[in-house]
Amino acid sequence: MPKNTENLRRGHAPAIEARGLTKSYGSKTVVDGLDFQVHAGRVTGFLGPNGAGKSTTMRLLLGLERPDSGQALIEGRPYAELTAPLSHVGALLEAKAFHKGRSARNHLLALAQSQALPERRVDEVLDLVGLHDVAGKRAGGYSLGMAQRLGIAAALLGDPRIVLLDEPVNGLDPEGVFWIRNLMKRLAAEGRAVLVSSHLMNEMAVTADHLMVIGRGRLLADCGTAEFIERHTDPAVYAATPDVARPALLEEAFMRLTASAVEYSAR
Ligand SMILES: Nc1ncnc2c1ncn2[C@@H]1O[C@H](COP(=O)(O)OP(=O)(O)OP(=O)(O)O)[C@@H](O)[C@H]1O
Repeated sequence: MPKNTENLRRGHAPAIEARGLTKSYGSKTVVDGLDFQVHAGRVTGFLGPNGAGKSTTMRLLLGLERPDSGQALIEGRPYAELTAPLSHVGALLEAKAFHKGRSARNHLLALAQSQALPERRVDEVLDLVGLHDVAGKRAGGYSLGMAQRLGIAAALLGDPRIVLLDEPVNGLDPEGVFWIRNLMKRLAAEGRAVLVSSHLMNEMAVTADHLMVIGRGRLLADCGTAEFIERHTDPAVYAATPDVARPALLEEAFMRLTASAVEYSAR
């Protein structure tokens, strides 16, 4: 495809789009006809109770699972059709998803080589995540916080326009949480699309510009964070809460919306 046609296509397509996206495991439909778009230049929080289908949706977007029906599109195409996927989308799905005996540097180098990315990108992302001084050490000995940073370095290696992070702040200390929060905001301010799943409402209230909430594989809400809080909080509580304190109401709004969508099951 000529380059200008490619640019045109990219200009018109949302960063991420799900169209009627559906996935079942056995008789259980875990992603159920999802339709949504994720746009560049903002942090979109992806929320839902345990087992709501967030991780499955992310795996579908990344082509790690095949939908039963519907489409998962990255800048207008299925992941499998992207020519240089790491420049379109980078993802952190699981911390510690690396060879434990390898150093962080070698892990990133192998990844860069597999995608024909220049070696200098390895040093750039190591600097970006603050792992430069420990880059030669065995990644298997890393703390959870360091492993998360390494996972984020891998996600950013291709300088992607879209970043997907599944529970990036899980288990991190306050300094790590603060760092990831600012990184996500910076990535969005640079014009990237950031889609982040999290259970931590306080965190989402101060980080996400936009929220998508799912329950039992279905989209329950898709709107701005402030609007979500206003719409789903008890009106009397909302009115009695000063503007600056309203982000703290996100948890209540989330609980009210998802109360009937909570489900516990074992895989
Ligand atoms: N490979 C699989 N085989 C069978 N069932 C699966 C598989 N992956 C996920 N599930 C089931 O699909 C449902 C959705 O799981 P998923 O991990 O997508 O939810 P989630 O919203 O990310 O949950 P959590 O917040 O707990 O991580 C769960 O009931 C889970 O047990």
